[in-house]
Amino acid sequence: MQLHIFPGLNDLSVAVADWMVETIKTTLQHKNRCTLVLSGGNTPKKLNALLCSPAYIDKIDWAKVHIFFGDERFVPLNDERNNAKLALDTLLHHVPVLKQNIHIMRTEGISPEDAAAAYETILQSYFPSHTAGEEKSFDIVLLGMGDDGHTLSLFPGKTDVIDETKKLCTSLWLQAQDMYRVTLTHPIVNKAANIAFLTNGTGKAASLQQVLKGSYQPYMYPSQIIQPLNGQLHWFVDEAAAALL
Ligand SMILES: O=C1O[C@H](COP(=O)(O)O)[C@@H](O)[C@H](O)[C@H]1O
Repeated sequence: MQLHIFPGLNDLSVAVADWMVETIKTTLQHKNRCTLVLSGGNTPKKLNALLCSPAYIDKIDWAKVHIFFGDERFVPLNDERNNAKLALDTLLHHVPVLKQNIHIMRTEGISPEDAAAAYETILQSYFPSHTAGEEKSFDIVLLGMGDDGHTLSLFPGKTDVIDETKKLCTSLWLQAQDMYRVTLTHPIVNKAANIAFLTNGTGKAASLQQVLKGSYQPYMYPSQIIQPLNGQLHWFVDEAAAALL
């Protein structure tokens, strides 16, 4: 695991943008596509703005990048809480990514269970060797961590979802937010080649301390379950989040 600490979200976002440029370039040197998982929440907004800015837009061969989502809030695509809406509005509508290569988790005209199953079908078509070897999972997974230590939609206490190993994607009801969620499960994420957490702000300091320095308690701090099998794990954090490390 590599921990990178920056003064604030601006520097952190620049570092992640540079890391993405290099990682995508390296990936495309040995294959003709790069699969990238985006996270939701507020943290990626600055990164997204950078990636579609004149300084960065031409540094990534977007036509070869295939976009996935780590999790989705089960609200319509035009709802401000929808993770795909954020990514479309702040990044994907502004870079030359191919429309057919953007794979959002459906939230309309379908049940949460069926949306998760439909996403799993897409994943199986990308990674048919998931159980047989070769390309098993994504090239890059970007993750956030909530103040409570959740990542993806793996929330503290949601033991069935945290433990899920048979499905690549599943759904859950989150009483605290009065909504369903759809989420990748830990096995496919942990088979990724590169995983990067983006974490900032004092509100995350206590959980970050437990996740990185505490004993292994994934039911309390689900971010701990993200441990790549063979890939690289990076934590990009700001000084406020790192204050208790
Ligand atoms: O609800 C969610 O929260 C996490 C963390 O979001 P942040 O606003 O603290 O950055 C996010 O990674 C996840 O995708 C999202 O669904």
